[in-house]
Amino acid sequence: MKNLLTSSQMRNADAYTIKHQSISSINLMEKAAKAFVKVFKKEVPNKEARISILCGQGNNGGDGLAIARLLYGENYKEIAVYLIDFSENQSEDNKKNIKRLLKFKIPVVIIKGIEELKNLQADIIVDAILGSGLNKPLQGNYADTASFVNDLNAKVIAVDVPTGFNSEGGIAEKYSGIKADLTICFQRPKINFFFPESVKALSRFKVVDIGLDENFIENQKSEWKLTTEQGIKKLIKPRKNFSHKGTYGHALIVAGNNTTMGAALLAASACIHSGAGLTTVCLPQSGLIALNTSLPEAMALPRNQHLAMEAFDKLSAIAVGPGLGIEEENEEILEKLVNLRKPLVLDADALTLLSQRGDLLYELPAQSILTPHMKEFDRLFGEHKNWWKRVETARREAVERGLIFVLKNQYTFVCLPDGDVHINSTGNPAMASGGMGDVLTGIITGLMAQSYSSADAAILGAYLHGKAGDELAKKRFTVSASQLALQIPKTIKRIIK
Ligand SMILES: NC(=O)C1=CN([C@@H]2O[C@H](COP(=O)(O)OP(=O)(O)OC[C@H]3O[C@@H](n4cnc5c(N)ncnc54)[C@H](OP(=O)(O)O)[C@@H]3O)[C@@H](O)[C@H]2O)[C@@H](O)CC1
Ligand SMILES: Nc1ncnc2c1ncn2[C@@H]1O[C@H](COP(=O)(O)OP(=O)(O)O)[C@@H](O)[C@H]1O
Repeated sequence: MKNLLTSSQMRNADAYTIKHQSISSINLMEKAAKAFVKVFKKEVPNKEARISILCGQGNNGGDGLAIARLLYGENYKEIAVYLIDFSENQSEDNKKNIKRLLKFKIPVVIIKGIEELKNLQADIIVDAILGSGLNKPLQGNYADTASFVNDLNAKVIAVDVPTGFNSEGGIAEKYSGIKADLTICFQRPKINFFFPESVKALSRFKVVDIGLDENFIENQKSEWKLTTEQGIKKLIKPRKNFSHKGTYGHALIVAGNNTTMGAALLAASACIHSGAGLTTVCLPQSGLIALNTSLPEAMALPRNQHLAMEAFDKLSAIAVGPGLGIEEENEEILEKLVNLRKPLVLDADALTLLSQRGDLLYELPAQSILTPHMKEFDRLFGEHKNWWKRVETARREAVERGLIFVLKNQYTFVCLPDGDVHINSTGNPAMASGGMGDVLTGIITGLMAQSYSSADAAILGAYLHGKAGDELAKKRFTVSASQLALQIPKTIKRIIK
């Protein structure tokens, strides 16, 4: 897993690297510019493209100036540099890079006011006006420049972060900065890139290594962790010699209703395919034929009010919710499950029932995992103005109540009782179809049955779910939930190879 740092922590990482790796700040800037250019060349192979590089007066602008010189060296023919000269302050490395640039035959235009940009014509804009040094919302000339750039019919590639975009903290409802098609950012993605509101400022990002001290970065205190495949590989437990079905636990999935039986089947399939030794599905009588026909590996427990909960004590993992229905009898079952005092996996209708039963919500056994999407989460804890606030609530509730929240989205946030937020970056829009969440619940339950801790099951489950979807999406326009469940064993096998 990788630590994600705030801008000020990243500045400390810059300073630490400069001090301890005997590299000057100007050379670090050169390294950053080279790393940018390497990606840029692949993105813009056309050497005739008209490239306008807009440089501010800080270090972000310094990067832009170095990038202009390096692109010139790479034989890009139509480069123009615009010095966005709206402020009194200029960084030392910015000054040095202007001196270096002026030795080359690259047109440089000094911009004192927005009207001086009027003649700019470009296919590509490199945005190096303001980077992670942003300390207030854009106003005046800066905001006007951003809106001018956004109105151009050009592809915008931002250096490190689009001008005007906060690297962390809530994203302003009205964004006044530059909208970049691509952001090439240094060493680590910005925390805010993973929040859905970032679409106002960037379509996609690529992270390049610029040689900052990794030990220093990983030793910083940060609650934000990015799940990596290397980290996931370490979590996966191998199947043991002489093992048998009893070794891998017994999972129970309480799910399904007359019109939503598929949810139970999907969750059960995912549970079986993620490796649970035994899977029992507690579903209405009307679902038995479907279960026995489609999943002969699963066992069935017909659901009624007289369920004998004593037998549940021996189970290694229990999930409740997919397609369950919110009738009174299901509320009663949920209450009985909560009273077992064993960690549960709670999804879908179980979450809706909890939103009507605040008393039960606050009685959930510690280490239980809740897997809400945005609406389910807000039903539980009230409307949130933005995702930053939503994740803050999830984090607070996780810490206060010892619970785990898997807050689902394109990037899923896994909030743990120790206050850490693990961001999952696998998954893709081909997966945006009904039943996907049921499959995630099945995977997490299957992992818990195999005695993964709740935290590991949530982090690993979210990763495998998205990764299986990514693998399938390489050859498919859309990925269905049933296909995804079947892909899980292949994904795990490939990861541990
Ligand atoms: N350090 C290193 O070695 C490396 C750093 N790298 C690069 O440095 C970038 C960070 O550079 P940076 O810290 O100089 O800040 P930058 O974003 O250029 O801003 C400059 C100044 O702008 C001002 N300002 C802020 N907000 C404003 C606003 N809304 N409207 C108007 N003005 C505003 C503010 O000045 P102030 O207003 O405080 O006087 C601020 O100080 C980073 O993103 C990466 O590209 C890489 O080269 C790798 C090595
Ligand atoms: N565009 C996307 N990118 C990544 N993951 C996605 C995307 N769309 C959906 N998913 C994943 O699919 C799941 C959908 O869950 P949910 O909304 O509960 O579905 P359902 O209720 O139909 O089962 C989540 O885990 C989510 O992360």
